[in-house]
Amino acid sequence: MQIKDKVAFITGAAQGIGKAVTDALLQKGAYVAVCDVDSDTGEQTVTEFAKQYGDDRVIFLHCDVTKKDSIKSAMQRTTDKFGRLDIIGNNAGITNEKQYDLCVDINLGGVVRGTWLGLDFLRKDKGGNGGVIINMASMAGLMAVPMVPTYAATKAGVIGFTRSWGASMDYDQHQVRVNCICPGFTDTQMTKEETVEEKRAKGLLHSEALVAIMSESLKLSTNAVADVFIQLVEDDTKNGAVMALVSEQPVQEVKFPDIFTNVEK
Ligand SMILES: NC(=O)C1=CN([C@@H]2O[C@H](COP(=O)(O)OP(=O)(O)OC[C@H]3O[C@@H](n4cnc5c(N)ncnc54)[C@H](O)[C@@H]3O)[C@@H](O)[C@H]2O)C=CC1
Ligand SMILES: CCCCCC(=O)/C=C/[C@H]1C=CC(=O)[C@@H]1CCCCCCC(=O)O
Repeated sequence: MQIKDKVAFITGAAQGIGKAVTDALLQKGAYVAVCDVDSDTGEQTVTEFAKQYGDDRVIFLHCDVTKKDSIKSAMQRTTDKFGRLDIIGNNAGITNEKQYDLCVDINLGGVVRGTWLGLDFLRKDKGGNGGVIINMASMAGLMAVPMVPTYAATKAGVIGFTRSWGASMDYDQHQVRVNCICPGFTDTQMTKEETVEEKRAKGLLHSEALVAIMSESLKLSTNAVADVFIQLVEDDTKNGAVMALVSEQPVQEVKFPDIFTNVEK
């Protein structure tokens, strides 16, 4: 898909990876709705981008991905404002092993809701233009991560959900591609040493070792993750793709074994 003049809806876009994705889309000439529960930071981000790209290009919308009505009304306001919707980035996410139900509700529930509700706006067979949905998973969804088991499970869920949509038998009717990204540690608020230490002290993370591991890790830049997002929007051959990227290595599409090919019929 050519990004110029297309309309994007990005959750968790007030800061971090979502903010970098917004910047990359604006650079390519898109219109973007910056959606987040954090209105103060979200408004600041939009003011910053409006100065750079024009105030007709970007809006802030308060949106809580744990609530269907909130997502639906933010999507409606996006199409009312910009006249169409083409790209959805289900990016909002948290780490919180103490409130494991909230972690599931945001990280997996938010992606599931954002995809189903987004499809109603994008589907070609329901008056949309077709489009692309990109879900933010994590390397934690591809590995065993004993320090954050709930977080890892939510991200594995995002991968399964994305791959299943990518295998949709109705693609010709809806024409919506669904892909996901699995970044390793990325330089955002989520992986700041103070944030992680603070969370560990409150019992929100499962292990003390995490602080040490994260402070020693080489982190990806948010721009590196945003580049993969742009690649997935632009490359019309990608559907159900799971893109893994870790610091200092080229991005790789993860290939999964087809266990059924080895089963004796
Ligand atoms: N930072 C990292 O190392 C990695 C992050 N990720 C994933 O990338 C995504 C973005 O993470 P970061 O930018 O690092 O985090 P961040 O903490 O900097 O940003 C997350 C944003 O999500 C928003 N948010 C939280 N709950 C929300 C809700 N209910 N509704 C709407 N917005 C909500 C926050 O207000 C915040 O602006 C998350 O899904 C995260 O799991 C994946 C791999 C690595
Ligand atoms: C190795 C998994 C990479 C995870 C990338 C990611 O999503 C990071 C998120 C972290 C931010 C705060 C956390 O609690 C998150 C998960 C940390 C996973 C730690 C794994 C350490 C290891 O086993 O090497």
